[in-house]
Amino acid sequence: MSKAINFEQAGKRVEELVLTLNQYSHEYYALDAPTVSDAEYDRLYRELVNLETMYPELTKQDSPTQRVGDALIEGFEKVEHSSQMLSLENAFNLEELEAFDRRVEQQAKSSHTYLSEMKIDGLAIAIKYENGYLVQAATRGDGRVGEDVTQNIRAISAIPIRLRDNVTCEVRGEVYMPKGSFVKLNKERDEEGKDIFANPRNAAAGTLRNLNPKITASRNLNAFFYTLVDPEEHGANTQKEAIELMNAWGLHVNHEYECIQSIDEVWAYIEKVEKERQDLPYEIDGVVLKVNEFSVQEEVGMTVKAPRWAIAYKFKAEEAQT
Ligand SMILES: NC(=O)c1cnc(N)c2cc(Br)sc12
Repeated sequence: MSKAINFEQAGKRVEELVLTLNQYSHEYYALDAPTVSDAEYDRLYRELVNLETMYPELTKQDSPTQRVGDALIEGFEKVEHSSQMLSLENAFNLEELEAFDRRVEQQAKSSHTYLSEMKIDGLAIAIKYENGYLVQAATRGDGRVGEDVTQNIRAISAIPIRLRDNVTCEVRGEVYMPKGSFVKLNKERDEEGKDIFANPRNAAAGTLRNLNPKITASRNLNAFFYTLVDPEEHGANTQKEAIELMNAWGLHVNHEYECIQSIDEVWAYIEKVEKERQDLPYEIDGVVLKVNEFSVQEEVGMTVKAPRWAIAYKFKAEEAQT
């Protein structure tokens, strides 16, 4: 029999459990460094569910028990993005990267560095937080209008429903399905006689578009965040600072980036990443090269379709698995 606990004691214990469980999730998902076993997490989670059942008025907005609602999603409302979600021009060889570098040099008035980042093969997402709380999530759509997938994003444990700082911001990244989860899901679907997904990207997209957040919660999706909207308003002056700031707020970022002085070094990074690619627990389809300094990004500007200050180097498509 669980010992009787009065309302005041329960309030203190609920507060403690929410802080502890959210810290454990931060360590597991944002830091990739869990400090407790899944069994210990589940034990504390069950204690929290019991207390919230006993005293529903004690349930907190950022309780991990509030991620997955019971209701099915009626449909996906349209959401107009605060600013256009970018697409990138592609490069397929060193010559095209060098041509990109020459174009940047022609436009840039100040000295700059490049940041090379992994190009995650998932689906783009924009998430708004108000005073630290997740309030809206939308798919990229056509870049200007996406679909509201807030209920499904809340069901992804790897995406915090409350940041570690009470900040109002918009962040953008890529939702992806880890390779291991993809293999497990397709095995289950095959055993159930269901169609299997062709690749992790399709599995992630299909999961985000399903109408039952409980299914989303079961699929172990993850996300990497790589864009902070209006970064200089948050005190970040470079892409590197923006990534580290988002990570400090509790968002999962990809730390495999490299700050590069000249285009010659980018090829070494690309060759390194191309070698690592098979062993990564997530799919990548290339490398994104960006001017690191936001002031220089503004000098270099945009074309109608895409930024002039960034380019995506695409790997050759992998041989189809026979
Ligand atoms: N690191 C990045 O900027 C990044 C990573 N992965 C992606 N699929 C994309 C897409 C755009 Br558009 S940017 C970007």
